[in-house]
Formats: sequence, C-alpha cells, structure tokens
Amino acid sequence: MNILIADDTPSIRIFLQKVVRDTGHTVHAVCDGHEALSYMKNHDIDMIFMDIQMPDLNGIETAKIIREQQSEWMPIIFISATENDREFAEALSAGGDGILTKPLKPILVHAQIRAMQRIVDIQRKLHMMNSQLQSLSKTDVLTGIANRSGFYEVSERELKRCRREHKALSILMIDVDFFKQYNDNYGHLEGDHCLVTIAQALKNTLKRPLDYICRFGGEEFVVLLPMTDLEGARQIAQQLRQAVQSLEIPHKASTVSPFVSISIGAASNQDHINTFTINDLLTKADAALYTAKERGRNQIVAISPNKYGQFPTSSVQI
Ligand SMILES: Nc1nc2c(ncn2[C@@H]2O[C@H](COP(=O)(O)OP(=O)(O)OP(=O)(O)O)[C@@H](O)[C@H]2O)c(=O)[nH]1
Repeated sequence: MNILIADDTPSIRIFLQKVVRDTGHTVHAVCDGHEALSYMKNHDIDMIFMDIQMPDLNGIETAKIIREQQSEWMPIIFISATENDREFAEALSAGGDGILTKPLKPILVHAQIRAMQRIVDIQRKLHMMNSQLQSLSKTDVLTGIANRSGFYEVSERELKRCRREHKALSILMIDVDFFKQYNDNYGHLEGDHCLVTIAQALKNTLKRPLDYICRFGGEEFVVLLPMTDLEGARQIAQQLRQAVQSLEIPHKASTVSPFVSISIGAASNQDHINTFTINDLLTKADAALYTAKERGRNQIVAISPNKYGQFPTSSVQI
C-alpha cells in the first residue's frame, strides 16, 4: 500500500515512517492537513495515519474533507496525544477507521496496517468483480461479442464524438439468410455453432479500432461504423458479406447459395449529422435490410437520405 503520514511533530513523523517502512509498504509524510489534501490530489494513497491535533486544519476537519471529496473508501487511522473519549467519538464520526494513542507502539501500528490491508484487499476484489460483471452484462453469452446493451452505450458515445468532429456515422444491420431452415436442417446446436463462427468472422473483418459489432438478437448483428459515410459503409458491408460467404458453411435448405449467407442493410447520418439519432439509423438500416431480403437475400442495400432528410422509397442495391 501507499501510506501517508500527516503529523506536525517531526519526531513522530520520523518514528512512524520507520515503523511503516518496516512492514514493506511505501510511506510518505506531510506536516499538516492542507499538505495531506494537496498530496492526495496528486498521488494514489491507500491508507493514512493522521494526527488529530494539528495547527490550522486539524485531523478531524481533514478527514471530513477527504470523505467528502473521495468517493472511494480509504482507511484513515487517527493518532492522538490524549485519551479523550469525546474527541475519539468525534474523530470516528468524521470518517476515521481507528485510533492509536501516543506514545505509538510499533506492534499496534503493524496490527492496524494488517487489519486495514484486509479490508483494502476485499475492496479491490469487489471492484474487480464489479467491473467483470459490468463487462459480462454487455457481452453476448453465445458468441462472446458485445450484446445490444453494450451497443447502445458505445453508439451513443460515438454519435456524440462524430457530431463534435462533424463526421458521418453509419450502421449496418445484418441478418443470416434462412436461418430457421438452417436450424431445422442441422439442429439447434449446429445453429448455435454457426452463429459463433459468423460472429467471429464478422468481428475479424472489421479492421478499424472504432468499428464495433454486436449481436443484436437471434441471428441478427449490428455494426457501428463511426467516422464512416454511406459509401464507406457499403464497402465494409461488402467485405463482411464476402467474409461469411468464404466460410463456406453448407446450407442445403438455402435457395440463394449453397453456403450460409447474410443480407445487410446500411444507413448513414451523412448530411444529417446533428439530427439523426441512433434509433433513427437502426430504423433506416432495418428498412434497408428488409429490402435486401425482398430482393433475394445474400446482398447489401444502402439507403441514403435526400436533402430533406427523407429516405427515398426506392433504395440503391449494391
Ligand atoms: N441456433 C440458434 N438459433 C437461433 C438463435 N436465435 C435465433 N435463432 C433462430 O433464428 C431463426 C430466425 O428465423 P427467421 O426470423 O424466420 O429468419 P430466417 O429463417 O433467417 O429467414 P430470413 O431472415 O427471411 O432469411 C429462428 O428459427 C430462431 O429460432 C440462437 O441463439 N441459436
């Protein structure tokens, strides 16, 4: 741990620094509450030993400020020259986690560090598990790529970024052709395996770091293409369609290809960067996908808005 000592008495600072250093932790020392606060602004501190009685800003006031400013809990152990119950109670209410009285005994300082280390370790584990849970909640269990919830979070952020930089953002909606027939012919387990293979192929085809793919649901995938206009989106859609075709997964029930194929609808907010929402783009891409299905599947349809922001009924087939 990084341990900070705040005490206005030089002999206590020197003594305590040595005692703490003996435990193998890193130690820093400051002379008063103000110094402690400014030191903590620029350094990550895991635990603090703080004198209650310090001139100007005393330990209790400093602890109150630390608790107000920091959302993260960090152990604060007070050091007191007197055995004053009222002061002890006040110090603990202000946010303290323990009190040592002078003269300080190394055995108690060490025990206090060990006790706080246990709680700090638990806190770190909880943080780690929390961030794992966060990332799991945004991951599709079957394919391992992002799920719809992850998509919404990232897409809103990227839309804002594109608007700031006056760049277009495009969305591809992808659907596996005749997937019901695939399941019916090869079984649900094979269907699952097929979705995993397609997800990986789609993901590996996207090269730019900002490009983002999610499983939107069932056999439907959505690709977010920040900083990309409709022509760029069309090119990437073509690569994705080709990547799935190249997998050559047999699909004898498909009437459009001997192998599993995908249809893609593309939409972009180009020329309407500040008005189109993500949901607008999803609706447009979905309409384009529907047209691609109607026109025979295994193809891409990209719809571009006219100057009034309306989407012409006759879309462009690529
Ligand atoms: N194996 C498997 N199948 C799924 C999963 N999610 C959805 N499906 C199946 O995907 C099929 C989708 O069927 P439809 O929506 O009729 O689409 P389709 O058969 O691909 O027809 P078109 O899209 O018109 O080409 C359904 O049979 C779903 O049960 C999944 O996680 N695993």
